[in-house]
Amino acid sequence: MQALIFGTTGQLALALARQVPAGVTAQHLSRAAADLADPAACAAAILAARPDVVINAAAYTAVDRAETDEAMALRVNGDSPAAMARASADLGIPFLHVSTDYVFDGSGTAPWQPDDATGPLGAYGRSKLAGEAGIRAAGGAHAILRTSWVFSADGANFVKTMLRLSETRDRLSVVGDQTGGPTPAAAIAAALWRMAQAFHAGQGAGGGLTGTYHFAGAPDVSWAGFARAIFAAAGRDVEVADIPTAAYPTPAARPANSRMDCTSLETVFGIARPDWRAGLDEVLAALRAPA
Ligand SMILES: NC(=O)C1=CN([C@@H]2O[C@H](COP(=O)(O)OP(=O)(O)OC[C@H]3O[C@@H](n4cnc5c(N)ncnc54)[C@H](OP(=O)(O)O)[C@@H]3O)[C@@H](O)[C@H]2O)C=CC1
Ligand SMILES: Cc1cn([C@H]2C[C@H](O)[C@@H](COP(=O)(O)OP(=O)(O)O[C@H]3O[C@@H](C)C(=O)[C@@H](O)[C@H]3O)O2)c(=O)[nH]c1=O
Ligand SMILES: [Mg+2]
Repeated sequence: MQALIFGTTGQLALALARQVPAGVTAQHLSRAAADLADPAACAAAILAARPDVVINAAAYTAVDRAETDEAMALRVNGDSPAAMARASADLGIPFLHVSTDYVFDGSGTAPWQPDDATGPLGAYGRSKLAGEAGIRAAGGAHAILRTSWVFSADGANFVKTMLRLSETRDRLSVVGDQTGGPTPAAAIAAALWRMAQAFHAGQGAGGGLTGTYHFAGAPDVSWAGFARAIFAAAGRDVEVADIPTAAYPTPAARPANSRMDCTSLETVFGIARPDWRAGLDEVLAALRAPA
């Protein structure tokens, strides 16, 4: 199986590269090779490579910056994934894509189901939702995997932000009224490889695998609770005070309820929610290891 992957430097792209399964060849496209600001270039890259499966691990992920850069976020997260999905459909190959809890409005406390009504609170969420719609409209075999609160030893994420702040602070205020599932990038990569192989094995014939799925680490926790777990696991003596969202103003509003029901991914692909506490220990160990 030949996989074409958009993204080289991001958390998920790096995790995918580290876990290429036996019997799979993976070609990664950098921003220089295929800029997601250019949908036609992304489609052309797929048509030229003629892979067996496409995985999109690239995205505009700067949630607050997107508020004042929405046109670019829409091109990268909306138009390009749609163009990739159309090119994949033309080739008759599956397109695997990653979306976000930020497509939901965060109301209530029940875990979101994949077919629940969406209602993004900000530009990033709107741009990711546009990508989802464009992929479905392309009409080909696809999976949209919504995940949340991704962390790894690479790049920028909440775990690394907390560890950095702990260098200079012994007390932090963190929002305690936004709840979701922190998800290790390595677990998302493992899930995507398994899904790619299931599609390639023809289990998707007749459209049986195509759809929108949720995948988030368990147990659900607030950002403040996650911060406390990070400091406990890292052995840092930082006191975390729970604050309401209103006390931590940001350009983009974030959902209060990001809980996601991940049942259908387990039913269809046999992939269960990973325990983020184990993933956190692995990431902290990787950060401690000499480079
Ligand atoms: N991070 C998170 O907390 C969450 C992420 N997601 C989704 O998961 C997926 C993977 O995210 P993650 O790995 O964390 O993201 P990162 O922010 O770690 O990486 C983003 C990647 O996208 C690439 N990229 C950005 N803009 C462009 C562009 N114009 N052209 C080509 N490449 C571009 C970056 O490349 P470069 O290095 O060149 O900038 C980088 O490789 C995304 O779809 C994201 O929306 C979903 C939920 C939570
Ligand atoms: C640094 C910091 C953040 N916060 C809050 C702000 C916010 O509500 C929450 C998380 O902040 P961050 O900016 O790290 O998280 P954010 O960039 O919003 O993370 C999101 O990224 C996108 C790409 C997604 O798809 C989402 O699933 C989610 O992971 O923590 C504090 O309360 N105190 C702090 O000291
Ligand atoms: Mg951020």
